[in-house]
Amino acid sequence: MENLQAIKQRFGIIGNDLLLNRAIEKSIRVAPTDISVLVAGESGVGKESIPKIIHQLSHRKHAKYIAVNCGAIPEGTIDSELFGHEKGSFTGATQDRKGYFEVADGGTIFLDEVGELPLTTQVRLLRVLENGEFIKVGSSKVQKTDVRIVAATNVNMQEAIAKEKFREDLYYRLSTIEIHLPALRDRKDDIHLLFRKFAADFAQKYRMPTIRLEENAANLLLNYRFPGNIRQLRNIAEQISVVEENRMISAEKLSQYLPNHQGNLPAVIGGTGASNDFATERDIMYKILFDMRNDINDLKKLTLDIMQNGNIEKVQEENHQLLEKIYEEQTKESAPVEVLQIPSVPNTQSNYDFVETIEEQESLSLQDKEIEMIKKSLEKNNNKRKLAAKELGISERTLYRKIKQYDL
Ligand SMILES: Nc1ncnc2c1ncn2[C@@H]1O[C@H](COP(=O)(O)OP(=O)(O)OP(=O)(O)O)[C@@H](O)[C@H]1O
Repeated sequence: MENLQAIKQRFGIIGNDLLLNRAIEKSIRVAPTDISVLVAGESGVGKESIPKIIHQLSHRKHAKYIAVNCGAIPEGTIDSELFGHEKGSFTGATQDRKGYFEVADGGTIFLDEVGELPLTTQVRLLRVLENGEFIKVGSSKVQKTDVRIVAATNVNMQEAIAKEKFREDLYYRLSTIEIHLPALRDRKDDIHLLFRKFAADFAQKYRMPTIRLEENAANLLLNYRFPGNIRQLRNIAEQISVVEENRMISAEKLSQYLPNHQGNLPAVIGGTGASNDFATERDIMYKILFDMRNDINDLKKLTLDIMQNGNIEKVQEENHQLLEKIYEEQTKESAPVEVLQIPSVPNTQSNYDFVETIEEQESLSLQDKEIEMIKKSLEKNNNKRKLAAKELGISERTLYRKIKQYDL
C-alpha cells in the first residue's frame, strides 16, 4: 500500500487528522478493486480528492477519469450528457453524441452531487451499475461499458430516500463502500496547518508578505464553526491576504471575516452578525467613493494643466508627485507601463492599448464583484445554496456552476 504521506503530498491534501487519515487509507485500500464508492461529507471538506486517489491507484489509471457535477447539468440534458444521444432524437440533436459512460469505458466516472440526479436518470444509472448496460437517448440499442463509479454527496441520503427524491436500491449500489470526510470543525488540529498553507500560497500568488495570526486570532479561528469547511477557510485566508495591509492579524480583524461569529470581541463597526457585514460594507463603499473623488480631482487638475500648458515636460515636472502616485498604484495592479506615460507625440497605438486595458480591467472587476456577491450571499445564508440562489436571483444550478467555476 502506498505510503499515506506520499499520497497526501501527491494529491495536495493537508492535514493529519485521524478521521482524514482513515478516509485516505480506505481510499487506497479500495482503489485496486472495482467496488463503487460513495464519498460523504459536508460541502467544502475536500471530497473531490478521493475519487482522484481511487482512479490513480487503480488499474484504470491509464483510461479516462471524468468528473461530472450532477447538480450543474440541466435536467433536460443530463441523460444525453451521461449516456449520449442519437442524431434526431430531440431538437438540436444534429449528430450522434457519445456520453460520458461510453467515453470513460475502462476508466472511472466521478458523480459529484449524485443526490441531484433526476429520478429517470437514476433508473439508467442503476442499470449501468447492475450489468454495465446503457441505452443512448433516442436509441433502442443496448450498449455495454466498463466504468468504475465513485459518487459524492453532501446531502443526507437517508432523508432524500425518505422524501422519495433518491432511489433506495441505487443508494445501496452506489455505497458498497462509504468514505466519510470529517467537517473542519471536527478536525481542529488541522485548522492552523491549513490556514498557514493557504496564507503561504496566497502570499506567493499575490507577491505579498505572508499574513500571520496573533495568538488570540489563532484561538478565535480554532473555535469558529466553519459552515463552509476548508473551502471557506481558504476563502478567508485569501480575502485577508489581499485586503489587509498589516500582515499581523488580530482577533478583532479576523472576526470581521467570520460571518455569524458569535464571539465576545468588540465589534469594529456597528453590531454583530449580518448587520455588521452591511455596516462594514457601507464604510468600505464610503472609502471607495472618497478615494475615487480624490482621484477624479487629481485627474481633472492634470487634464487642465495639459490643456493649458502644452509643454508636457513642464506638466510632468509640476505634477511629479501625482504622476508618481498613479505610477505606483498602476504597477501594483500590474497594468502596462505605457498607459501611464504621457506621450510627447500623439501615439494612436498606445491610446488603443489604453482603451483595451480599461475594458479588460472592467470585465475583470465585474467578475470579482460577482464572486464577491456569491461569497457574501453564501456566508450570509450559512452556505445554504438554495437560500443564496434565491437571494441572488439565480437558479440553484447556475449558482452551483459558478461555485465550481470560481472554486468558491
Ligand atoms: N485537506 C485539504 N488540503 C488542502 N486543500 C483542501 C483540502 N480539502 C479541501 N481542500 C480545498 O478546499 C476546496 C474545496 O474542496 P472540494 O471541492 O474537494 O470540496 P467538496 O467536499 O467536494 O465540496 P462540494 O460538496 O461543495 O463539492 C478546494 O479548493 C480544495 O482544494
